[in-house]
Amino acid sequence: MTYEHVRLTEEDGVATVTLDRPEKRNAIVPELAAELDDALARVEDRVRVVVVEGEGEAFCAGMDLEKRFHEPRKEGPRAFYEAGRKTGRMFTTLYEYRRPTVAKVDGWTFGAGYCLQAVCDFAVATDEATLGLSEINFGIIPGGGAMWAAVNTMNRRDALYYTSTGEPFSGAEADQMGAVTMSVSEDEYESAVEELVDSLVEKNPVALQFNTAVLERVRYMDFDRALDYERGKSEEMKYYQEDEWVDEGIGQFKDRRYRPGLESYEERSGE
Ligand SMILES: CC(C)(COP(=O)(O)OP(=O)(O)OC[C@H]1O[C@@H](n2cnc3c(N)ncnc32)[C@H](O)[C@@H]1OP(=O)(O)O)[C@@H](O)C(=O)NCCC(=O)NCCSC(=O)/C=C/c1ccc(O)cc1
Repeated sequence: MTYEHVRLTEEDGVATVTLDRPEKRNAIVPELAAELDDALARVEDRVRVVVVEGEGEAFCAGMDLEKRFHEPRKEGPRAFYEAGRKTGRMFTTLYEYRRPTVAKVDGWTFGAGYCLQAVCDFAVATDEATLGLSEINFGIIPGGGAMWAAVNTMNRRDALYYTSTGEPFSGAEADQMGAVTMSVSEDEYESAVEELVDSLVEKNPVALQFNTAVLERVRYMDFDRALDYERGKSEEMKYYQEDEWVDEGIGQFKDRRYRPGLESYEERSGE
């Protein structure tokens, strides 16, 4: 597949997928969604971290209001449904992705764009970024995952407030609410992303994959079930990583080569 609305680059085990429709503030059309999905699938097995960013003034201004809603509406229910299906798949892909994903939230981030950053594992914003759940401003509720994104990144009061008023908020405010991982000034932005990515790259990739998947599951379990589930999943993880954790992770501590409270062990093989 050749890409028209997305750019994919790879360097030192880190893939960067750039939404590249700046003239439309990176609004999501079916082609962009399909390309993003394809790019993610292409690199999933061979990189250690994926960064998702937007070209120009926006991270992502949400669904393309004309091409996702207005035009399919004229064509009828079937076309409307298909537009939703085609543009929605990439959210599931990102949510279930086996590598850590980092959204760079710089500029406009609305509706489906908000959802896009929320389904990434981490979101680094600039203090000046503008985010919002603007659906109510044109008469609907957040859908297609955006309501889920609101309640899973904000507390109930904030989610109700911002989905009911459609009021935009800054990256700094998003950070205060815990809606993004962190927000920093423009000056510190690139180095903050780099630092986070570097720290993820040096972790055991099997452990990282299980960490996210297990965390998402146990959030909805009571303690007894979570204990069982965590035990089982931990054993599965150890099997897949061929006990590297005990040989190297604990072994290097035993040899006093590092302090695990403060840093990572050195990997056995550059997987
Ligand atoms: C503040 C913006 C982002 C930027 O303002 P600006 O920098 O002054 O730029 P412009 O407004 O001039 O926009 C530049 C170009 O980008 C286009 N654009 C800019 N956002 C867009 C855009 N979301 N679409 C389609 N063209 C755009 C805009 O039309 C224009 O096109 P053109 O006139 O050809 O230059 C402004 O464009 C704006 O408010 N955009 C709409 C943002 C918004 O409300 N997004 C939420 C969309 S709703 C959503 O994502 C999903 C909801 C959903 C709900 C239910 C479901 O079941 C599933 C999904």
